[in-house]
Amino acid sequence: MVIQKAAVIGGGSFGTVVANILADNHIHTVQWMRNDDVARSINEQHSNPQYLPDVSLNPALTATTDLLDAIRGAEVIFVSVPSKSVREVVSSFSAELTPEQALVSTTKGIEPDGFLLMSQVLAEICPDNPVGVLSGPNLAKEIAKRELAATVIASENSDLRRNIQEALSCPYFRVYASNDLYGVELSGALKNIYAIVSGFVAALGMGENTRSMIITRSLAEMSRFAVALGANPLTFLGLAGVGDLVVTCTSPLSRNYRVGYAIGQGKSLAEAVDELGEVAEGVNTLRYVRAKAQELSIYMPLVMGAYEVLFNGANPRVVAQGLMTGEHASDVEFALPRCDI
Ligand SMILES: NC(=O)C1=CN([C@@H]2O[C@H](COP(=O)(O)OP(=O)(O)OC[C@H]3O[C@@H](n4cnc5c(N)ncnc54)[C@H](O)[C@@H]3O)[C@@H](O)[C@H]2O)C=CC1
Ligand SMILES: O=C(CO)COP(=O)(O)O
Repeated sequence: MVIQKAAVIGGGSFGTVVANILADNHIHTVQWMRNDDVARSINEQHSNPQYLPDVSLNPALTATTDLLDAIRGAEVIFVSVPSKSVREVVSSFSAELTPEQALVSTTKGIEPDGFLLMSQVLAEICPDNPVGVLSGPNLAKEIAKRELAATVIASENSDLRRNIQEALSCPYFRVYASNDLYGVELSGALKNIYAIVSGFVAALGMGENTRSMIITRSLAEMSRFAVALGANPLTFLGLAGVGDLVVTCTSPLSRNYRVGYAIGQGKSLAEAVDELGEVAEGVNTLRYVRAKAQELSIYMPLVMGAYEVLFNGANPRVVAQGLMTGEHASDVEFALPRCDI
């Protein structure tokens, strides 16, 4: 099926980027947002000055504050609001959907009640609609400038996967397919925690070996958690896993990395989040994942250390040093299990 009309729910940086790619691909795209001024600016100036200043958007992209106008007749609806708002926003239009309208989440977060990922929230609210997840190393500010990037569309529905590959693929954006919705989505949420950790390690002036150690051990920790929750760890080797982990753990364009960096410089969590002024999903994800790890007795030293720094005011340098003195461990636990070292 060739998608004729798409809706994007959310007026922030990533929603605007997805809407702009669709418009570049000549798909009639309507982006919904709450803010009248931003909508007017997209329609009249072809820019979103609040989130993507200095970026020229495709003039064919239209924005609206009328939710029903946005979703009416759209074959696919991308949901791109922060995780804490997904349920409220999608519930406000779910009764208007017809069963063939597909929903694709771009949101990298977790709902604490029931530890639900966003596709699970969508499936709960809209049980008759096909659901997918878009996730990968996709810093909005780079894609907005049409720098080359790739992503993953994950869904159990092969028509949805193919339709989204068709709709979003263009000379600067390549879309790979996965049928592991849970693994793709879980890795997108988890990597935000490790981007915060990498941020404070960078602020402390630690070297490249340290950064490499943090990224690789983060992958080990994420995979351990994923396996305990029944996910396929092989998915973590793809763009939505390693790919997104590397970019958010190394780029100051990542908001999660920036929150970590500010804390490493001695700012409080509240100061770091205020200064950012955009969503850093990893802060809440850290709380929920720590609780889940404690509940299921999953060994996650980086998560536990990061929690102490963010929420209990522990000194990041002392916590980092403490991580060096844990029990002797296995490098790749799928090859040498922890119990066999
Ligand atoms: N910015 C990026 O590089 C990427 C972000 N993401 C994910 O996409 C999701 C959205 O992120 P961004 O667009 O970057 O966030 P953002 O902070 O740039 O914008 C969030 C937008 O959602 C709106 N919003 C918040 N609550 C709302 C509500 N109740 N009703 C209506 N609108 C509401 C805000 O007004 C704002 O326009 C996050 O989960 C993020 O992790 C995924 C890939 C890349
Ligand atoms: O998910 C992202 C890039 O893939 C964006 O990361 P931040 O939310 O940390 O900016």
